[in-house]
Amino acid sequence: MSGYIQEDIAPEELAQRSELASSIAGSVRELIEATVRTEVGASDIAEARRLIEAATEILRKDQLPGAYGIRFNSDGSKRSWGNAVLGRRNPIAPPVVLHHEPDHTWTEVELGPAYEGPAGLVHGGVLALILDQLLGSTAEFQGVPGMTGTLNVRYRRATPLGQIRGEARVDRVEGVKTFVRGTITSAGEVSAEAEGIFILPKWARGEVSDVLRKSVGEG
Ligand SMILES: CCCCCCCCCC(=O)SCCNC(=O)CCNC(=O)[C@H](O)C(C)(C)COP(=O)(O)OP(=O)(O)OC[C@H]1O[C@@H](n2cnc3c(N)ncnc32)[C@H](O)[C@@H]1OP(=O)(O)O
Repeated sequence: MSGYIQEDIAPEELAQRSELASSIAGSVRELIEATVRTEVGASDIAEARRLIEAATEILRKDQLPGAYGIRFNSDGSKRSWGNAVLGRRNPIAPPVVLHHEPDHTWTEVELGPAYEGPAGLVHGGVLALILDQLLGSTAEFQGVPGMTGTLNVRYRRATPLGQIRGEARVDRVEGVKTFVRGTITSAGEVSAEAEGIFILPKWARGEVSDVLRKSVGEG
């Protein structure tokens, strides 16, 4: 399937590439926040644009033909560095780092001004984005992966910009459907809760490689 790529990289080189990816994404993330908050005038904006355009030109010297996709080493480990939530190459990813415990998965994320919806509050779509990934990755880690079929989010109270905590666990499995529940907590109170149904798609059922099965959604 296109977008799932076998690409063996030796551990040392992988560590270097990973560091490079995180470092530039971090710089661009900072640029995004600085852009949202800047109050400088026209000449500073013009100068900043000139520098940004020059940086873009450098990066364009050597580009992938399209999206990053999901890449595997032969040991089965995978890289989803373009992912919109977790991707270490992707500056629009918050980025979320997931911690998998035996029975649940959690994350703590700092959501700054780039993720604003209502004044001073996190955009509801951003919370849904994080919940989708958190719940889906929880299903994957528990060995019952799938693509999001349904995601229901209940916003119980506003979530101020700042640190949030996400937590999810598998509720039950019914055939190819995995039901996962999760919450977003902010300042010690649950501000959003979600239930997702993650479905192993037809193309991944039956005689497929274990590696492919593990890559159904994203991780
Ligand atoms: C490795 C995993 C890591 C996961 C990380 C995830 C984070 C990122 C998640 C995403 O962003 S995934 C991208 C967003 N989702 C999609 O693009 C999914 C698009 N939809 C599909 O590909 C298919 O519609 C889907 C795989 C969800 C289901 O199609 P199938 O043809 O495989 O389902 P099928 O018709 O065989 O139905 C299987 C069961 O699921 C039920 N079902 C089908 N679609 C459903 C749905 N949308 N919601 C709830 N249940 C659904 C269906 O009734 C049936 O129930 P029963 O087994 O009880 O009969």
